[in-house]
Amino acid sequence: MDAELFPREPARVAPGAVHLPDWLDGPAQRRLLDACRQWARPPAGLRTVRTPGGGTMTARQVCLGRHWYPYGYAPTAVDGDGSPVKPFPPWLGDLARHAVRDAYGPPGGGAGTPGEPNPQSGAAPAAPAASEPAYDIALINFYDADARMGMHRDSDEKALAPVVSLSLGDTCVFRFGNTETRTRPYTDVELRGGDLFVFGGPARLAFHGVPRVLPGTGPPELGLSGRLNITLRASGL
Ligand SMILES: O=C(O)CCC(=O)C(=O)O
Ligand SMILES: [Fe+2]
Repeated sequence: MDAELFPREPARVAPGAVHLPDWLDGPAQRRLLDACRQWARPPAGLRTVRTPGGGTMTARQVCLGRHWYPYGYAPTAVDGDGSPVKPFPPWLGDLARHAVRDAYGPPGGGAGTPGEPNPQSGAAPAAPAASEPAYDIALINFYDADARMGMHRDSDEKALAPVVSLSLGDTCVFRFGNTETRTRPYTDVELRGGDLFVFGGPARLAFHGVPRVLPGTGPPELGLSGRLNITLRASGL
């Protein structure tokens, strides 16, 4: 990775939307990539998503916990091979809670204002507090050099727990917009491998998308050509 002239700082992109650069260290990225490679295998493995209008999404996807299809959730890969979706492992729930604490501060307040980067980031994960959501779904998207994702809202969940987004491999332009329209105002954020982005509260239903992946920008030592994004969500079911 090139040395930075200015280190990238935690940033509040919109109220409730927090970007924490370099949140996953090298070994954590490697563990997550290894896990993604296992999850991508059949049954209920990586698939091309078809949209109701007859198009296909360019990012290929695999799900854990519940299977997302346009536009809902199912226990099996209803638009894939029909197999039961792979389970959502408890360690991903721990990772999601850790991410939310680092982004917003501990549950019940204390270290930070909701929606502001937490100055105490890096604390060890603790047992879930009663007020913390039960993360039970992961959507893993694989982007090759030409893949992108149009502006959309993550609105198929019945819970409004913050969405936790982790990136691996190539850098992308992540467009984070507003809750009203697919268009401006929005902010373009560069998400690199290892970055964390959390959007909850007033930003939970904001439109967002990935207009561009920057090929060949991932850390060579990871051995991933392309980009992986893992979003962790609470179904509310
Ligand atoms: O790839 C990303 O960073 C965004 C993915 C996303 O918005 C989604 O899976 O709903
Ligand atoms: Fe999304």
